[in-house]
Amino acid sequence: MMRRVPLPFVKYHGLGNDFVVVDGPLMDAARARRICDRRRGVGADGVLTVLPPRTAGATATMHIFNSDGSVAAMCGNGIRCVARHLADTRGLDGDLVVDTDSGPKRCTIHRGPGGAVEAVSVEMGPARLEGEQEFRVGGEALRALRVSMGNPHAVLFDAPERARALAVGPALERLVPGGVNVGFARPGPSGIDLVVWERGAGLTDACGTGACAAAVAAVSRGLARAGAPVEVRLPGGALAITVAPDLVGVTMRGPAERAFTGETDL
Ligand SMILES: N[C@H](CCC[C@H](N)C(=O)O)C(=O)O
Repeated sequence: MMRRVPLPFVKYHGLGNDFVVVDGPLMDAARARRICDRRRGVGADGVLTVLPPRTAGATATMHIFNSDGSVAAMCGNGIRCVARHLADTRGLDGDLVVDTDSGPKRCTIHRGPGGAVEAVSVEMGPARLEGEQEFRVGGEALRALRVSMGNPHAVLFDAPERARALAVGPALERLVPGGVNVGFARPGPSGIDLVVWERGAGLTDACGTGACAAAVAAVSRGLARAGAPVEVRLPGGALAITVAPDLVGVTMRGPAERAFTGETDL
């Protein structure tokens, strides 16, 4: 087999939802699968490629491969990692726009007193509330709220537990043409507990678009307040999600951590 040119990458994660970030277009579904393999590869929930901007005023474009090689139009934890990558590698600060397959997203870099990146905020809208949908999984009737964050989500007000997500998520993911991310959310007075079975990646430690979808669903049912940050608690940690009263504008704030740099022959 022809030896490939070593490909430099940076490994980031958002609350444990981890990504291999590559500058440039040298990626395809099969290579992404090889890189994401947690035994034979680098190991990740996805690969994010950073490409030239598409719209005026944008800094770059983010393209998303899930660990199964499928392509997604949006990734919340991923875009925070790409914004962090752009800040680190191009010395950027404050606001920057990242183009995605679901449109341009404005990101804000938040630094601590020592100058280190502490968090990234992202204007994640427009959210699209698409109504209720009933699914039958293993003889059980499940009611979900369909929410698009540029990528498809089915939000169930159900037990936010790993075992429940494993029992229901894989089958429900496949009941929607093109697949769907499945959130198991429990809204409460102090915030929302959430576990997400992700399309093309499985059970992850966190899902940024899933947190936004769950917050939109909860606000639409009067189970969370619009106009103020809602704490969405995932297995990997918490995100602050603010849903506008119009249920379209959504702001997400959370960490983006750099783990290591490397190069791969995969
Ligand atoms: N699995 C998702 C893409 C990654 C989303 C997730 N990692 C996030 O942080 O939003 C999909 O196929 O739509």
